[in-house]
Amino acid sequence: MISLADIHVTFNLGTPLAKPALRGVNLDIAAGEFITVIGSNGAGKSTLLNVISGDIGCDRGSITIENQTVTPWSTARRATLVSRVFQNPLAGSCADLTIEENLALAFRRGQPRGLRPALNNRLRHQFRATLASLELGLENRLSDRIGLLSGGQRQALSLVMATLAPAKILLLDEHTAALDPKTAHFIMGLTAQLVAEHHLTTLMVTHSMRQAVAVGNRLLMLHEGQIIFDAAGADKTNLTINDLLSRFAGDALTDDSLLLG
Ligand SMILES: Nc1ncnc2c1ncn2[C@@H]1O[C@H](COP(=O)(O)OP(=O)(O)OP(=O)(O)O)[C@@H](O)[C@H]1O
Repeated sequence: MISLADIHVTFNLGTPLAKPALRGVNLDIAAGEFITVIGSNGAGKSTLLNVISGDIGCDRGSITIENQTVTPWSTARRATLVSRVFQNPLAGSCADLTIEENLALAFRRGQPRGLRPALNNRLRHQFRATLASLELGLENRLSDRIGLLSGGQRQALSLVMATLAPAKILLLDEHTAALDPKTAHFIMGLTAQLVAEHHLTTLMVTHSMRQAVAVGNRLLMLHEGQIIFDAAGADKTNLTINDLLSRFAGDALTDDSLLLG
């Protein structure tokens, strides 16, 4: 489904400020896998998502998605295959547009479009039904500006928007980190539901070891731009926080940014 071969990314390449962020990453991801990605600050987690989405190019290596070499493809072209939700609930939608306008833009992601999202009654009906399933009352607020919503409501909408167009890959970059625990729990439940419903192949960056161990069917640990641990299948199912701590204490897990909870 996704194949990364010998991916190298260096920021400020060729300058005294050169900073390697990914150093020879090789990764094969099967369709339908749900991978949690952990690692200390600066390990390269966001860069990994950015090279898959095309937001950052690589200095070396190649990226294949569904047997197509997408390495030279722009982010816009990859948007037909890849969608994303960010940590900041404000990042994935446009505050000055209404809920229905944001949904219409998301619905047409990856298609050529004019300046105005095309909205019609059929789409409105579909949006209302989708939003009703969230049970947040948003189906009655289609013409409200999205900037009026709470962080949790907005993140729920970002997830819905990410799954409206027929992308195959969902990239989640600490998408529950800015939310209170109850809202984070709701958003994780919604994530699992949408991933299953749309058969998405998912990578989720998290700083929570508990979340990384509990969610998904594969766990990657990055350290200094390399994958240093990759657990799938029964190894992932049986993995505990204590296993991770005993394997990596004093090395990749000394960082306070990795939370036990
Ligand atoms: N635009 C940039 N310019 C220069 N260096 C960068 C840039 N973006 C990231 N880096 C550096 O690349 C390395 C990897 O960064 P990345 O954001 O991928 O790490 P991360 O694992 O997501 O960290 P965090 O958990 O802190 O978000 C870090 O050393 C970071 O400082």
